[in-house]
Amino acid sequence: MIVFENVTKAYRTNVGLDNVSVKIDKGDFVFLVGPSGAGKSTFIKLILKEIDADSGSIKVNGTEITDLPNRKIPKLRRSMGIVFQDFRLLPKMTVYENVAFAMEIIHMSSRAIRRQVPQVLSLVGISNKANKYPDELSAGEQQRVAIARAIVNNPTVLIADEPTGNLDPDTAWEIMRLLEQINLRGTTIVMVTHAKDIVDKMGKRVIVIEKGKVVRDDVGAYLTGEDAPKHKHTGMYMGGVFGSHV
Ligand SMILES: Nc1ncnc2c1ncn2[C@@H]1O[C@H](COP(=O)(O)OP(=O)(O)OP(=O)(O)O)[C@@H](O)[C@H]1O
Repeated sequence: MIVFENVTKAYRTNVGLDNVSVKIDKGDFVFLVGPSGAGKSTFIKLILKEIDADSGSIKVNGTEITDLPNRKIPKLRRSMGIVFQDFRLLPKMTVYENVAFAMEIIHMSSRAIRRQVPQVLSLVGISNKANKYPDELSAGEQQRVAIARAIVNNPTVLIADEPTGNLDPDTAWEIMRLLEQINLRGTTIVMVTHAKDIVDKMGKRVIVIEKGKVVRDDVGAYLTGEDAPKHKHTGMYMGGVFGSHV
């Protein structure tokens, strides 16, 4: 699904990623964590092909994307949905229109739009707000709309970049439950977060990046090395640095 092999990306004076190998399978739920400047955004930008790697191989859904021609980038990006900390809804469009717009720009038929938008609004629990504008919604409701927009075209991967960063703890948990529900339907989820409590309680796979390197990849709690991992992840990275922890 997403396979990094020996991927390096340097910026002029900074390390972005340094020889990273990681495998994320279809249906995985992965937290990507690490201190500020560690390389998390670099990882996400490489998957979306917003930036190019200096060396190494990146495969998404079986396709090598490091040498993907520009004309094929839109198709790659269509296979992924993305949600952000600050929702990024279009303020002059209603909830329904925000989600429908994601289908219109890829030229889906109005019949498909009429069918899928209500379905996805129902899935994220926001049907009753379909005709409201973003500024009439709570933060948690806005994030639900953003998630609806991200999944309406059935992406194989949902990238969530600090999706709970602007939410109070209870609302953050509601969003986590929603992401878990979407994951159970088969969508791979890659979530960048600094929320230690969420990572600890979810008990999902955690990839820790520090100074451009993957320093840990296992199922368990956030960062703390003494919290022994419950399971060993079988991804290719296990033969690497993390092998010494198990
Ligand atoms: N366009 C750029 N030009 C130069 N250096 C960059 C650029 N983008 C990122 N970097 C540097 O690369 C390193 C990794 O940055 P990245 O944005 O991937 O970190 P991050 O883990 O996402 O951080 P945060 O949690 O703060 O978002 C940092 O040292 C950063 O300063």
